[in-house]
Amino acid sequence: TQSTRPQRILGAVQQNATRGDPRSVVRAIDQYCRSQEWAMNVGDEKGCILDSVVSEVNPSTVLELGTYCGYSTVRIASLLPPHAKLITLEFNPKFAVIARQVIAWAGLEDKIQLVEGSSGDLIPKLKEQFGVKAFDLVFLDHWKDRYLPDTKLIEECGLLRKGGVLLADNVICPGAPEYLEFVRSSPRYESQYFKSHLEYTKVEDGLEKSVFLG
Ligand SMILES: Oc1cc(-c2ccc(F)cc2)cc2cncnc12
Ligand SMILES: [Mg+2]
Repeated sequence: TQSTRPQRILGAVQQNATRGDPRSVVRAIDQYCRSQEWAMNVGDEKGCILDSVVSEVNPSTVLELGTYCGYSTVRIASLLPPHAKLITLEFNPKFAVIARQVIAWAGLEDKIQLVEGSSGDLIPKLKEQFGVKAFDLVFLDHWKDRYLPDTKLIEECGLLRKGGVLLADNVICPGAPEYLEFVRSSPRYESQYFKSHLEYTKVEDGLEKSVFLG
């Protein structure tokens, strides 16, 4: 029976990455998606920008919206300090089952909690169910029309600490115009655009970093 793209990505990890070596997992996925078939990982070019923001924020708690195969999940978690935690939300169970295996291969199960469900349903439950106080960093990489409503939900639930950072993928391609307009015009955010390219292509895309001023 026909395999799926996420299954083939997992296969590339199991064949080419070293168990317990997160950076080799990231490298294996990038090599596969650059040479064999495109996939919607944040990729190595935008991934370097992601790395620099993660290193600068040095977060204790991270929220990722949109796990897919776990590429950015592993990339972020590999840079976190020892007791830091990352919660990642994934709506698609087929993606979640692959991401769990990619995360396990990287040996990052202790740092990462993957929760299946819709961000709109799960965000209001994060405090009570997962004992989260507030996030230092939120990586938005899910459905683009959820960026703005979920940001408002995160604010309403008091889940973003003062000085906390929102980092949004794909603000140009596929694009999140309402989100961009909001964070760039709101007095409660200090926003900065990092111009880059859509993963594995020459098409323009970028990341928007927005610091929450409280
Ligand atoms: O990084 C991404 C890229 C694309 C995408 C798909 C098709 C296309 F033509 C261009 C871009 C879709 C995404 C959905 N969720 C999260 N990240 C994504
Ligand atoms: Mg993306």
